Amino acid sequence: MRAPTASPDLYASLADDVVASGSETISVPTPSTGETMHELPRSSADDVHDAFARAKLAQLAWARAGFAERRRVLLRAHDLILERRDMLLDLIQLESGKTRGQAFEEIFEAVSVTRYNALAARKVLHGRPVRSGLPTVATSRVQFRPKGVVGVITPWNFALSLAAMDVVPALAAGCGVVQKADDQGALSILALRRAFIDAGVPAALWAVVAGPAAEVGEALTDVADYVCFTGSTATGRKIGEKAGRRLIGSSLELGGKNALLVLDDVDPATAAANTAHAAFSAMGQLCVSIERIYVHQKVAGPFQLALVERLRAAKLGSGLDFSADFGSLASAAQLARVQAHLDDAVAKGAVVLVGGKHRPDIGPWFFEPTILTGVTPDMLVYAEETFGAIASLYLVGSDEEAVLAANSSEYGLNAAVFTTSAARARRVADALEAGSVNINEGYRGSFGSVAAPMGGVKQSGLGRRNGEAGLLRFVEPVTISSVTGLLQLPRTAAEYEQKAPLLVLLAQALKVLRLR
Ligand SMILES: O=CCCCC(=O)O
Repeated sequence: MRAPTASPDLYASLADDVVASGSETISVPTPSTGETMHELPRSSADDVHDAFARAKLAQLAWARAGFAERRRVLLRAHDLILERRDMLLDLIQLESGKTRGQAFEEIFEAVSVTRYNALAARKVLHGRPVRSGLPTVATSRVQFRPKGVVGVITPWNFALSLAAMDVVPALAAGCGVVQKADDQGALSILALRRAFIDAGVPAALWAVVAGPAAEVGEALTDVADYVCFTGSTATGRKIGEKAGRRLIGSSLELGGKNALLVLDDVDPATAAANTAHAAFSAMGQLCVSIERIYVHQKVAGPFQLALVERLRAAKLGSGLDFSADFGSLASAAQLARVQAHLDDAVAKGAVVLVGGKHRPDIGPWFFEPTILTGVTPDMLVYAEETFGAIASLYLVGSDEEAVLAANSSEYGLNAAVFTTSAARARRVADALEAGSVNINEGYRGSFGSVAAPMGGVKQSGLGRRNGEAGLLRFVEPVTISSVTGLLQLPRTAAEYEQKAPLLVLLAQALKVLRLR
């Protein structure tokens, strides 16, 4: 194990960047030992309001700076993230309990998101002329005006990458940001932010606050011009309701109970290896983690054997141990939730195929990656999101049965299908009710796609991050039109008699010529 590039001095210096006028702090533990890693300043509602006022001023200048300048700054930040990757990886691992590889997924996504938005913003958001759409002569120009200062609320589980997915497109669109970081994950976000500040983003333009949702989160949603939230469906619904009352927009990425379908033509060993990653990367604490595995009975035997073998051989490791395959659960609360779901399932008759044990011998919140069989609807784990360490395996007899079972959840965030047939993959993917479907992979993040929209259907959320949709969240389209005379719509009876036949003819001609 090598010495970390992150140190208590760095933690303290990053924590100083939180907007907090008082002296109250929050003790943040590291999952590898459960001991306090650092003290995070706690913001108040007044701090949130101050941060907004300052971000608003900075945003006006940033919006005026134009696409080319913003692109230059964001591309410089891209390079700084890569230069500082060891320090960022250390912080992610120490704050979240992830392995090096899983932490790297976050860095890679953050870098890709930064490049994509820096380069795509002008193309997607530049003002452009549009035709009138009516058979009259008119010119219209659409402008995409930044919405102002965006409130971003990020969770602890994928803090750095999820911050980048909301903050960077907001900045690229000309907005400012006040971000409420979860206590656990705040240092990673502050270190990411610092790369952007050092690249030329004005410090007030992206402010970070921390503290309880009831005060800090509330204050943020009271004043933001748009809100991005990632977290539970219950909280997302409240935020969406408030945004609706205030008539501001919101994007909400919420719960999931993501299904993976293993069809009968797979190579069992490859499918098992990919399933292990899909279910237990970040110890299953990803919004996109697979929690339900539907395996065709024809391949179930060899698939289960390969999966059990793979998970039994996997090494659980703590801190900056680079050789670990899986890390720790993030907190005592996470451990309690996982243990409660497991105990409830076992008490009601579920069978532990592999795993099932808390491992305090490695660290306080370590838990073995666990596969359950015999799961029934009366168990918590059947329909509720566990968000860690447990996946349930079910046998199915056909693709259709697998699709029906997968779609039976109230959630629809992510899904996956494993098959060697491109045609079957396509057919099944088309039938799955989820915001993203991955073929022969568990979740899109593991291949770093940032140009495509990401979000949920059903109870998994509203709105999309990433891709063009991710940028368009942050602008208000404004149409400026002028009618240039000749063929205005008739206003008087006499004009109607005179112009209507010609306009009707023109409407038909536009359709025949396929002119929108
Ligand atoms: O918790 C959410 C993680 C998102 C991972 C991805 O980008 O696919």
